[in-house]
Amino acid sequence: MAELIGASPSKARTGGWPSRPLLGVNVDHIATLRQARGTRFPDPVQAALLAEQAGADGITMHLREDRRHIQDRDIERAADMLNTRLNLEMAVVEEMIALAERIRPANVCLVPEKRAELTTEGGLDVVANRDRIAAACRRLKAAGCEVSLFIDPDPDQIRAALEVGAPVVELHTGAWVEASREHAPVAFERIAAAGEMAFEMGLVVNAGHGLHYHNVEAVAALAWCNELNIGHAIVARAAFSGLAEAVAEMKRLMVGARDSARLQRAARLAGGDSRGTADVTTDDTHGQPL
Ligand SMILES: CC(=O)[C@@H](O)[C@H](O)COP(=O)(O)O
Ligand SMILES: NCC(=O)COP(=O)(O)O
Repeated sequence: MAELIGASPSKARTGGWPSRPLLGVNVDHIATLRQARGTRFPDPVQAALLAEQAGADGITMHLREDRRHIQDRDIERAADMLNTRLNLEMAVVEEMIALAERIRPANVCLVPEKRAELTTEGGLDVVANRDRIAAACRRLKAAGCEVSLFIDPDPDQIRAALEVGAPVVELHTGAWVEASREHAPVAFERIAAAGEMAFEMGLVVNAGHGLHYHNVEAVAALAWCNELNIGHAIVARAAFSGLAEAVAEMKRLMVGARDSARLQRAARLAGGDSRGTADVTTDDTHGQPL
């Protein structure tokens, strides 16, 4: 049985805002390229080790029921070889829960799956599946896995996540990423507000899906953001500039965005206002202290 590897540092539970957003690199689509020909290469575990060297804080692998890309062997090898931590994405089904109990990855992210989908289309409906998800959370926690729920940025889903005992949520950013220019601001505000609500309720808050080099900074700047899981855009960039550069550049953008946001908040507060103290509960920092 693979030893449990490095658990995710859940900064929310230590009381402070996450100092810098962590980068989880999803290597699914390295495996997509391999499965295209049924070869042994490119190897997603080799990619994961390279990504770690380039700055990834964790590795995400989505073991789908149809095994279209990541295979069971990839999960087993990654659990034994990674130096950071494995985040296993999986559906809430017995086959996957039993596999996670056997392999014991540091993190498990429960995601919805439809066989016909091109990629994940929406968040997990925790509200409609409380008992089933709560039972899965209990089993996975007993196996030593830190459970996150991949949910839409919806207050009802956040409250349900807390009720079923998940310590972490990952907010689905797809609706914002795919929104028209007209609707994007509202979609982004929905993510920002949902993340703040989840953080204030004591959850660790991650985000992901469809993030790339031209939209990542907006999410990385949000002070509640503990980790971003990013895959497709990094693998696409790697095809032209190599995986190490693709990972390093994504991490640079994320850290730079958070540092810049923090400096802007400090400058605003240093500028003060008529009362001499900035009202951090109403400005655009979403009530986030420095
Ligand atoms: C849940 C999510 O948005 C992704 O992590 C997921 O892995 C997408 O599925 P594919 O990787 O199969 O596109
Ligand atoms: N949970 C999101 C993830 O792991 C990667 O999603 P994407 O960047 O491949 O869309």
